[in-house]
Amino acid sequence: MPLFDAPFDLPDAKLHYLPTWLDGAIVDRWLARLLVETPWEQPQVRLYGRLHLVPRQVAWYGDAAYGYSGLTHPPQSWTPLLVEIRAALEALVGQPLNGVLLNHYRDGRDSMGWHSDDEAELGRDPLIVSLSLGGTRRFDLRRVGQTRIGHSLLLEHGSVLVMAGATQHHWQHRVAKTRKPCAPRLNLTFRQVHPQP
Ligand SMILES: O=C(O)CCC(=O)C(=O)O
Ligand SMILES: [Fe+2]
Repeated sequence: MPLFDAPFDLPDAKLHYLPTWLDGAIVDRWLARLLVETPWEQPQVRLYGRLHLVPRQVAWYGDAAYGYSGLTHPPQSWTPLLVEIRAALEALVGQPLNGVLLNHYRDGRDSMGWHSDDEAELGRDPLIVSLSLGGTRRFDLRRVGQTRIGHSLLLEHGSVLVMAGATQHHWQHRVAKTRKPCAPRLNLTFRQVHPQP
């Protein structure tokens, strides 16, 4: 990935962060349109036998269904806007991407808990291309099996974070809740999904 000049120096991880990727006016327009055009849902997940609303809004687009934490997202067809964003990111990383999970963090109470993006349908070494729009939030990483945060970075409006190689085998990530005031944030994680038999 020649476009990324400053990979992180985390052991057993392959991470690249690109703070400002495209012209601000383009990403401002994407943010405004995605907020209103997306059919946001807040599904429930079962945790220790009890149902909980996920603490954010989500939407899934892809050529195949995609599941995590007992949730299955049926495939929704790509919108022209998501096709445009996907094409720009595919050109950036030089790889095809056939699915995207959209997360809407409405305020600091919305979050995503510790996890790795290691579902079987993402293949052995998943490539995760994550575009952030809107309010800045802190993204934490910790090694699998440890509770201590190993690295944190602020994901800014218009930034792209790429996770590749063996990262998902050795590291977990999260977006923690915060009491600090923060503007609504969208995150789009593009992936390459291989349908399971
Ligand atoms: O919101 C983020 O930056 C992280 C999203 C994420 O980890 C995911 O969609 O799997
Ligand atoms: Fe993730």
